[in-house]
Amino acid sequence: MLLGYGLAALARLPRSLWPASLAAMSTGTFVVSQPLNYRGGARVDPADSSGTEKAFEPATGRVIATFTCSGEKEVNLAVQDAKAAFKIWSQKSGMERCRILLEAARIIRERKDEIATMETINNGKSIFEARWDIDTSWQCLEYYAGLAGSMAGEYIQLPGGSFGYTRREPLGVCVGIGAWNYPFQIACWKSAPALACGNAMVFKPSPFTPASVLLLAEIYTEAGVPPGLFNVVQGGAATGQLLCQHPDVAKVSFTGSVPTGMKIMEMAAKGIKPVTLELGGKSPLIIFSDCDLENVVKGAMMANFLTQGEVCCNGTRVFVQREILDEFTREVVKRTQKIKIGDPLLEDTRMGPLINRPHLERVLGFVKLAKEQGAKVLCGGDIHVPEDPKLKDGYYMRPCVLTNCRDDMTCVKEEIFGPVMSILPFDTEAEVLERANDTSFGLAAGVFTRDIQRAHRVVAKLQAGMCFINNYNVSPVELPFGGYKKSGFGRENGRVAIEYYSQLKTVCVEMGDVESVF
Ligand SMILES: NC(=O)c1ccc[n+]([C@@H]2O[C@H](COP(=O)([O-])OP(=O)(O)OC[C@H]3O[C@@H](n4cnc5c(N)ncnc54)[C@H](O)[C@@H]3O)[C@@H](O)[C@H]2O)c1
Ligand SMILES: C[N+](C)(C)CCCC=O
Repeated sequence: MLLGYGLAALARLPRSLWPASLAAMSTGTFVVSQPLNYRGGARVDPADSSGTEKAFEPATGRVIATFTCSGEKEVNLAVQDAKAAFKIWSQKSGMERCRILLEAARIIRERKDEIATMETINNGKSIFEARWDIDTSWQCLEYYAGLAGSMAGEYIQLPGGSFGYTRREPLGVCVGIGAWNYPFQIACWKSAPALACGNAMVFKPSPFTPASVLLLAEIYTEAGVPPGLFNVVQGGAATGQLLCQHPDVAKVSFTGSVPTGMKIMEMAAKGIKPVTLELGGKSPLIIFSDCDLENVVKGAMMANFLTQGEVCCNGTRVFVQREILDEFTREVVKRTQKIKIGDPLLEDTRMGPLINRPHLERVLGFVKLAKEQGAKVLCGGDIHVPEDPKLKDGYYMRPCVLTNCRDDMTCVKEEIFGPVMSILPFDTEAEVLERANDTSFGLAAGVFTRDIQRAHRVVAKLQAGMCFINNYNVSPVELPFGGYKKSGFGRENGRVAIEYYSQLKTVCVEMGDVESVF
């Protein structure tokens, strides 16, 4: 009954000011009791149904919501509503949009604890991390608010006093489809540039994490966007397909797996709709022997164990130059064993449960197969049962470090999307570059070395859209993020994202007489 569910004013206060009973909100208590669709500036029950889904609290295995998946009628209502709001919003000046987005960013900042708590309850990531996600969310809104007022075209002088100019115009109703690992952040990374450019958006979160995006929808309304500008529909593949195939949808921005990305692209192709695809990865982290070992161990942990390892850009193929292999391995295992696993709402927890039981079993299956293929488990890779009895049905595992890995093993080739690091020794720069690039993915890559020339030389040759030097998995919203190869195309964040949410109109102006060949 907290968290924007009727106690919005209270929930806007910092947690330290909440009454004791609410401040003590703990794992195992939260249920969603209000509609999870959003249309016309309010929560609504969907007009029709294409089935129902259950959302869980991964920490306890409890059902927190049973909800209706939107069918054709509801999807159409959401799109038509967005279309009407687009007419108003697209006519506003950049500065008017800027002010509203800044206000939304301010409210997110103010409600950070509340949003992070919901993210933790529904996703399982630690509250510590969830707060970081909410920071990159409001920062994204602030960033695009800043750009909204400066979107402009070019003036081009032509012969005889004639001239041309370009206008950057919005696309119309954009669809956002999200994954479950960063539910609120994904919704912000898509909607902020979309809205800044003058578009409307219909967003569909993953059915595993349907709840937190409703807070964003309410915040946009409170900040002053026209009703209908940001709508939410719920459901899985069937609802997603209805959105992608809708004739009034101008663009689809998708975050998810490669196989689903292919389907999205096929559907969009039929309507000649542009797509942004933020897909999976199997990124390399390359550690040269001249690195700062303390930083490199911290970097490798950041590259593998955030959000229980359920991170698209994780550097899970850890290539270590042979001279420091033993020292690195010893230290990384020692620190991995110390990660505090358990109730994700506790302040000192650093690893919560995985998203659901089937996914936990899938990840454990990867570890089992790795052993069968000859890898050695140095730590973890098995189920963790927390002492707290209320967590006994949660989806916990101990983070895993694998050695004796070869490039042809399944654990090295496929995206596991769980806390499993594979260590691979190498000898030379040329060798590691070839091995690092030998994958159909290309989302991210990392290099640790004190030799700055080598760092840039190596990064220039890595086939990855997001490269880190001497750090990993930091995400300043000013920097574009997105993949090469099968990890997708288009970019989120940074100035360039504007190009993916707008279209260029060229206007050619004749100042003289028409010269006709007829
Ligand atoms: N590159 C990135 O920025 C990024 C970020 C987060 C996650 N990911 C990737 O996402 C994957 C994990 O997320 P997931 O399991 O939710 O992915 P998924 O592909 O199963 O689902 C993603 C979304 O697509 C929807 N969907 C499924 N089938 C659909 C269809 N046929 N038509 C339209 N929509 C459909 C789902 O309901 C969900 O909302 C991993 O591969 C991960 O690497 C990438
Ligand atoms: C915020 N990170 C850690 C860069 C993750 C971005 C989204 C990938 O799943």
